[in-house]
Amino acid sequence: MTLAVRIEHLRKSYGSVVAVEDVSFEVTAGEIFGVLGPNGAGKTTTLRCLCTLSRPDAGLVEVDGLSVTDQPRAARQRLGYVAQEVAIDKVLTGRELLALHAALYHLPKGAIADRIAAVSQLLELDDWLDRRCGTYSGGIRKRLDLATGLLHQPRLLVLDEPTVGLDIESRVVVWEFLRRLRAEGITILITSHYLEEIDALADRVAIIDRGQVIAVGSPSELKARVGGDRITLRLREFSPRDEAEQARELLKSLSCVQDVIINTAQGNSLNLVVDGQTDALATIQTSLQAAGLPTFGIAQARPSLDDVYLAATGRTLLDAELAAIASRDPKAEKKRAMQR
Ligand SMILES: Nc1ncnc2c1ncn2[C@@H]1O[C@H](COP(=O)(O)OP(=O)(O)OP(=O)(O)O)[C@@H](O)[C@H]1O
Repeated sequence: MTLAVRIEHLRKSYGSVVAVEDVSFEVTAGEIFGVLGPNGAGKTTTLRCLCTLSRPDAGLVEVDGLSVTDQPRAARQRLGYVAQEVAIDKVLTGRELLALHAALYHLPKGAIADRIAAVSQLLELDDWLDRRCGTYSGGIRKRLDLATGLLHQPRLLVLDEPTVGLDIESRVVVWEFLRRLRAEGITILITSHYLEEIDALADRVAIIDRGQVIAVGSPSELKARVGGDRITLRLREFSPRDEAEQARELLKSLSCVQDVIINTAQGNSLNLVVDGQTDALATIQTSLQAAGLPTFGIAQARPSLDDVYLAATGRTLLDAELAAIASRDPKAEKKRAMQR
C-alpha cells in the first residue's frame, strides 16, 4: 500500500489564531480522500501546508514520501493544487489560460500542445477550449481548473472545496470527472463542507473540527461506528431546557434508546440514537404522551456523516457552519484572500 500523503501532528497558527491544532491522516495512492469540516475548521490551512504554500509550525507533512519542508520543490512537482477561488482572466480562452499555466509550471515548450490536448480530452473541454473563459458556466470553469492542476501530470490532485457555489447538477458532473480521474490512477484529496459530497465521493474521510481530526475512516465505517437509527424529536418549536432534560431522562430509560443529546442550537430539540430493529418511534411517542410531554415533530433516519460529527462535537455540521458565519470577519477574510 503506497502512501500518497502522510500528515502527522500538523500544527499551524497565524499570530494568536490557531488554524490547525493537531491534524494527522494518511492518504493511500489511488483513493479519493475527503477532508470534511465546517468553515474555519482548518481545511484550507492543512492543504496550504501540504502544497508548500504555508510553512507548518510543527509536525510531519509528506507527499509521496517527500517532506514538504525539506524537499518543497520535489514535493510540489508531484501534486496539482486547485484552490477554492482561482483567479480567472475572462478575456483569455481556455487554451490560452492552460498555455499560461503550462509556462508557469515550466513545461518543456515542445510538450505543451500535447499536454493541453490530453487534459482537454480527459475533462471533455475540446468544445470550450477556444472560447473566452468569461463565457464559461461555473461547472465548465471548474473543469478548466482541474485541467490546469493536471497539466504537469501529477499523481496527486489536491482540491479545496471544488464544488462550492455550483448548482447540484454541475456538482454531480464534477464528481463524475473526479471518479474518472481516480480510475486513471490519480489520487484525489478533496476538502468540502458538503456532507453528501464526501459521502458520495470519498473512499475515506477525515472529519476535522476546530483544527483537530475527530474521526477517520470510510463513510460507511464511520456511520456504522455511531450505531443505530437517528430520531430527531422536537417537543415544541423552542423547548425550555428543563422540559428537554425531563424528556431526556425519560427517553434514556427506554430499552430501545441508546443515547440522547440535547441540541441547544436547534431550540433544545433532542437527537436520539435508537435500536433500528424495534418500533422505537411508536414507543417514544407513547412514553412522551404518558408523561404529559408534547411532541411538535419527530423523524427517523439512517445515520449520516453529520451524526458522526454530532456524536463527536455535540453540534451538527450545519449548526457549526451557522456559528462560523456569525463570527466571520469579512474584511479580514478579504484581506487574507488577497494576500494568498
Ligand atoms: N492568513 C490567515 N491569517 C489569520 N487567520 C487565518 C489565516 N488563514 C486562516 N485563518 C484562520 O484560521 C482558521 C482556519 O481557517 P481555514 O481557512 O484553514 O479553515 P477552513 O476549514 O478551510 O474554512 P474555509 O472553508 O472557510 O476556508 C480560521 O479561524 C481562519 O479565520
